[in-house]
Amino acid sequence: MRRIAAGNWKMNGTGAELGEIETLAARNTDSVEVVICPPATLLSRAADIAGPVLVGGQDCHAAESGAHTGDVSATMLKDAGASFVIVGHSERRADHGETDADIAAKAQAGLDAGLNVIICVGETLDEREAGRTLDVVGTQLAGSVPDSAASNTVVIAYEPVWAIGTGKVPSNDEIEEVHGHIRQLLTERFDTGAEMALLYGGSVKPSNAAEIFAVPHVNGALVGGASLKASDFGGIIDALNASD
Ligand SMILES: O=C(CO)COP(=O)(O)O
Repeated sequence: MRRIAAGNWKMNGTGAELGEIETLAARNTDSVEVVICPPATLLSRAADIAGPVLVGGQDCHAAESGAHTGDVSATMLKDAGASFVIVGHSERRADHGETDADIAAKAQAGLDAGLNVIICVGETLDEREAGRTLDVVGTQLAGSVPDSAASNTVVIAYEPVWAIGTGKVPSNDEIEEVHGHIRQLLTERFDTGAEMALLYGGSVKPSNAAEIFAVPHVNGALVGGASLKASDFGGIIDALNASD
C-alpha cells in the first residue's frame, strides 16, 4: 500500500517560501511519498530543489492545450516537473462550480499526461448533519473517479469541507466509517481498489497526525495550513513514517 503525505499550499507562497521545500528536501522520506503542491507559479523552481520530495499541481484543465485563458494543462504541469495533480478539491468545487463530470475529465487528463492524480471528495456540514455523508461521498466518488483509475496512479482524499482550515477534525470512528465506505466502493469497482491509497484531509497537524494515521484505511494525509511550514509538515511525515 502506498503511503503519502501531500501538502496543498493553496494560493500561498512566493519565491520567498521556497526555503521550506529546500528544508524538506533534506529529509529522509523512508517508505512514504512526500508531495508538495505549491502554486503553479512556483512549480518548476520547486521541482528543481525538491530532491526526494515530489511536487504536484493543485488543479489542471481537462484539455491538453487551447483557448482557455488563465488555465494550466496537465501536460504543462508535467513539463514543469510535477508528478502529481490534485483535482476536485472542495474549494474548486465551490469557487469554480466544478462538477463530478468536470473532475473526472480533469483526472483523466492528469492520467493521460502521466501524473499521479489525487481526487478529493467530502461532505459539507449541512450534508453531515442531514445524515447524508456516505451518500454524498459515494456519489462524488462514482462521478469523479474515471474508469481508468488504478492504485498505482490514483489516490483518493477524503476531506470533510467543515474540517478544512477550521481546527475541527472528525472523530476516529467518523473517519473510519467514511474511509471504510470508500474502500468498499473502490474495491467493488476497480480491480486494484483494495490497494488505492486513501488520504484524510482537514486540520491535520503534527499533534493529531499519529492518531489519524492509526485509523483503518487511512494511508496518509492531504495537508493544507500545516504544510506551509517545513517543521510542521515534517512532524506529520514523521508520524506517517512511524505508522504501520
Ligand atoms: O484543504 C486541505 C488540504 O487540501 C486541508 O486544509 P487544512 O489542513 O488547512 O485544514
